[in-house]
Amino acid sequence: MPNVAHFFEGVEKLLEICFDESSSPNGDLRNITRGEWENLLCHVKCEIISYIKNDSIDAFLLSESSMFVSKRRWILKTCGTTTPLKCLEQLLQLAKLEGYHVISDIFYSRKNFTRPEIQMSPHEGFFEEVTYLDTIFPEGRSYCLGSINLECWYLYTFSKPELKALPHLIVEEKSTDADPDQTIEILMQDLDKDIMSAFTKSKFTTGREVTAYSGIDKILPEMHIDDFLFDPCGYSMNGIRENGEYMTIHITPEEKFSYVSFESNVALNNYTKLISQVIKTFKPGKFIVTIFANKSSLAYETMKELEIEYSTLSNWRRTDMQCCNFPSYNLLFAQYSRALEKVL
Ligand SMILES: C[S@+](CC[C@H](N)C(=O)[O-])C[C@H]1O[C@@H](n2cnc3c(N)ncnc32)[C@H](O)[C@@H]1O
Repeated sequence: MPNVAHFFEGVEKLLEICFDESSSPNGDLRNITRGEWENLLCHVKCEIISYIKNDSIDAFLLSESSMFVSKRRWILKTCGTTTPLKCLEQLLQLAKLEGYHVISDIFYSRKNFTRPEIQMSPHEGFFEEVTYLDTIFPEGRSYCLGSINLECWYLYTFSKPELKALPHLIVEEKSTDADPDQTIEILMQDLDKDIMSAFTKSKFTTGREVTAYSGIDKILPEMHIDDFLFDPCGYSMNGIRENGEYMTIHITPEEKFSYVSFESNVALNNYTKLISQVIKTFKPGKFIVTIFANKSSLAYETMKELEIEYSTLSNWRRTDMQCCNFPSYNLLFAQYSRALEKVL
């Protein structure tokens, strides 16, 4: 048997679709049954391992990351060699049965993979992903932020408000009084060895124990948490609040390819403290921050000027920062790496 070195691609593919009001009075994506989600996730090559819900949002923990479902919004975040774009047609059909014929926003994003050559079609490269998405949404736009030849972050989104997709799917401009919406992601690599060693079965038995030990439960208080510790290592958690806010953290602790992702839609007018707390909890060697905010969100006006500062400012070097204006969203992208220690 060839000695193939163990590797897991922690970097996730993140797909988010928001629909306009349903044409059916009882239309709600949460009416989609567990069986229907399981069938859909077969196309992605992952399974549901756990589930929590409240009046605003359903949160599924998956064998490869997470899925969140609220009335009009669906979020799928999957890592490894999963194929999330392959479930799109089925998702749109299920949504249509709930009266969702009009898409208001679509985002597909991911960081560059550590090992792109192990991905499966249509994820063998961003160009292939865009070509696949274009067959469903012919006028979507694709972007690459950061450095194309080093670390970067890819995004596919609609930028034209009056865009038409499949004949029965219309993408319309979001009115300025749309619900506030914002998403922050922090994607971390080269993490502290000692901190990562906690996310193993040799140290803890359950997700609950390591959630408390690591301080994950302190990052955003009053979250109802669903957590899972993989065997022999690896960790995933979803947290939800009654108002529809969520957080999700996924951890690949293996030293050679350690990766941690944090994502939340929590409404804040400044994310500096939250970013600092996440960074202190996991101690990465480098990380990327992305913040999306629509015109109604608290973050919209302030994020362009956002200068991310830390008490240990001198330890971080910002290698990139870009801001983009889309028709209904602002996007901030920033990349940091640990600066070399100063010899005094
Ligand atoms: C699903 S978790 C979290 C992935 C996430 N995208 C991240 O941020 O790293 C992946 C970690 O769990 C480990 N793992 C153990 N069993 C697994 C399984 N059955 N499926 C997926 N990952 C598993 C992997 O080696 C890896 O360390």
